[in-house]
Amino acid sequence: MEDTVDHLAHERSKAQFNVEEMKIIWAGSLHALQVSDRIAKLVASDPGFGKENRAVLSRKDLFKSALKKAAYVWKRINELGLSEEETSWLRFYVDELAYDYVHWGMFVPAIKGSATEEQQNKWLPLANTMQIIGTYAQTELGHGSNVRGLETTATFDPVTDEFIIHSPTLTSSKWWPGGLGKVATHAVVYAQLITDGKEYGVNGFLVQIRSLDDHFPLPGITVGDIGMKFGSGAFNSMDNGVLRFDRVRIPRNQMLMRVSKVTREGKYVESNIPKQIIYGAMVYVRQTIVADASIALSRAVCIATRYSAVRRQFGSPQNDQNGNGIETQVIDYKTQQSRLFPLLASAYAFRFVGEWLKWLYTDLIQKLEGNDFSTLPEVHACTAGLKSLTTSAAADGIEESRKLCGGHGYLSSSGLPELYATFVPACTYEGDNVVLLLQVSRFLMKTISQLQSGKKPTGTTAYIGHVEHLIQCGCNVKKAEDWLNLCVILEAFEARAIRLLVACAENLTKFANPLQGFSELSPDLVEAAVAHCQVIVVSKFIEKLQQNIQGIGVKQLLETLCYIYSLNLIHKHLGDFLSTRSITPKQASLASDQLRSLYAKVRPNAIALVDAFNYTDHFLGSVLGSYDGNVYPKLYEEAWKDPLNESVVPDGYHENIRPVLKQQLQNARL
Ligand SMILES: CCCCCCCC/C=C\C/C=C/C(=O)SCCNC(=O)CCNC(=O)[C@H](O)C(C)(C)COP(=O)(O)OP(=O)(O)OC[C@H]1O[C@@H](n2cnc3c(N)ncnc32)[C@H](O)[C@@H]1OP(=O)(O)O
Ligand SMILES: Cc1cc2nc3c(=O)[nH]c(=O)nc-3n(C[C@H](O)[C@H](O)[C@H](O)COP(=O)(O)OP(=O)(O)OC[C@H]3O[C@@H](n4cnc5c(N)ncnc54)[C@H](O)[C@@H]3O)c2cc1C
Repeated sequence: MEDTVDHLAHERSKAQFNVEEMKIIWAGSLHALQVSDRIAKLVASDPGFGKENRAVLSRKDLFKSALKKAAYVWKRINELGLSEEETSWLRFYVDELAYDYVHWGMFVPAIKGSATEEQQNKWLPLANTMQIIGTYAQTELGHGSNVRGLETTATFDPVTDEFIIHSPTLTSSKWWPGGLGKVATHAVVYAQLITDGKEYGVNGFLVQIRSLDDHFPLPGITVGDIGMKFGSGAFNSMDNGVLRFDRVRIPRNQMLMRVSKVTREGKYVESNIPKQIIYGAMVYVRQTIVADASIALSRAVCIATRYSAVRRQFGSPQNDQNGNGIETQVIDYKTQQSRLFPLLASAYAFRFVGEWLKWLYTDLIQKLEGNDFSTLPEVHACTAGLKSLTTSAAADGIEESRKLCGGHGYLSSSGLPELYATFVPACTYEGDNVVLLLQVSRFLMKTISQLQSGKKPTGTTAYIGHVEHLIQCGCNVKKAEDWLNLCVILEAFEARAIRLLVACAENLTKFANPLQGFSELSPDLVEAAVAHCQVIVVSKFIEKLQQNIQGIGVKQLLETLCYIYSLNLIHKHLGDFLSTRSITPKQASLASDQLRSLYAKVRPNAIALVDAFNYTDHFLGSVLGSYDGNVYPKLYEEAWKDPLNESVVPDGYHENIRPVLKQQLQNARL
């Protein structure tokens, strides 16, 4: 019989804040909460979206199942007449990686960002109705980070008014694009433009790769899947692919020509739009990945928190209502709290900075429409830096959550191995995290060098304008409670960032060759870029707290989480804070004292804080993290579902177990 008891009810009753109001804060608005909640329930109750056996499927079956689900998603979207907003929630809750992610997430944005209006009018209706399925073919076997180094060529032929797309070497084979291996009919292909015998750098070209009649590759095209990837399930449901061109011809008007164009005569014409707009799809996706990071981390933290409240180990002074000694909930161990609660705080911090980044990106798009490109460098730096910071922290946080769940965290049914395997490549795709931080540091060094010419930094770099104050200021914390001051915290972060940045800038001047200096100092530059990104996250958390926050106890809890996020970072990067003299060793020790008090404030609210994510059991996909906390029967039941348990005596017994046992018996007799 099904157990209907809520094993976490006692924990829920301890909450000191209004969970329903916190759900609204997490979702972004009451409207977002209502829509997402409705769609989450719709997905959870539809057997067509079940995801029980993913981990035990073979690659072929997993891929087939993902295809089936993607087709079912499309069918339901059309049957239910879902709006764009509802559609994106549906894809989100279905939670299965397939070609449609790259079609909607990159192919369509690349056309929107880099195609002319005329080209958009032709291609977007086809893509929006999925009459064509597209991928984003940029990375090659030999080059991913170095986009300028791509080898694929697009040579204009004025005789036929066509481009010839060609892969001149093995290393020029396109490698990795999602959905390319077996599904995509079209691709935005990034290639070196050559016209009139001259090279004009990387541009995007819309290329059909498979027949719309029989799905066979078109002449001159070699295409396939690149093979199994890390972990079971995860990205193996996606057909990341390889693609080679043998002088494939496409019409001239399939070069994406918003930024620059090639005329009928073969003349290359630049517009006043910055060339970097060609990389616009990457900026768009990096911004969405910050939101993905908060989701992935919050899922892991939800599982680890609920399980930590259910799991008991070792003796305890407490007795239950019958007077029997009960063991300690592992969430009450201070070490568990000091590992878990900073992750909980980070999930909230990343949610808020992701929300702000979405606003920054929307603002950029509006400005671009009016030919205002002024914020592009800052948006590039923010999306690159925050994508790097949040994905690295979330990937580490998921793995830490697995360890927080002890042995059971390693079971597939905990949901954590697949979550990790799915999320960890986010540290690499859309730009390797170190390469992206180097981009941020380049932007920051430029900002610092422009101070001398009187250029005032704005936006996220405004604090760099206060360099004189921040270089000299001292932290005033004298007792642990003094750390409960958001201005004090922000100033400590800004002082540490600017001191690291100025040290880098000064050291760079010691090199005659700036490129060599940048290369030699790159580890320091990366550290300074991280410090700057942390200033952004902390300051956006603080800005969130200054908004009108409703509900009993909600603001207080968010403040507590903001302090935990910040003070834990000070603890983690103590070397930086001390070596830059942003704080003293005594203040560092007071920060640790304060952290302990803050963990005690979170403890009674921990379960309610993860309930506020409003995740269904279907979405979480974890027997350790289920809402009712009924962990053990679920674990037991899941084990028996494993294909190995379908027979009592395993296949292979007669061939490979019995002879071994027999052999030992014979040896014993000898
Ligand atoms: C649970 C999770 C579920 C998620 C499911 C997701 C499913 C889909 C999964 C994956 C999809 C993945 C897709 C991809 O990975 S697509 C490929 C992405 N590739 C990259 O990101 C490559 C990284 N490399 C680069 O971006 C660049 O080449 C570079 C920035 C590292 C280049 O460096 P460099 O050659 O030194 O610079 P440039 O000369 O090219 O740039 C000069 C100038 O331009 C500025 N700039 C660079 N990039 C941009 C940009 N994107 N936007 C705006 N400006 C840019 C740069 O800062 C320089 O400026 P300057 O100093 O002022 O001159
Ligand atoms: C799951 C997944 C999905 C993907 N999907 C797509 C897709 O749909 N379309 C697409 O086009 N691509 C896709 N990619 C490719 C992805 O964008 C690239 O793998 C990524 O940009 C990193 O490039 P790389 O592989 O060349 O790494 P490399 O640049 O070779 O990195 C290797 C190492 O070198 C270091 N390094 C490189 N350059 C520098 C430098 N200048 N300074 C210091 N260190 C450096 C890196 O930090 C890293 O440690 C996908 C990748 C993955 C894993």
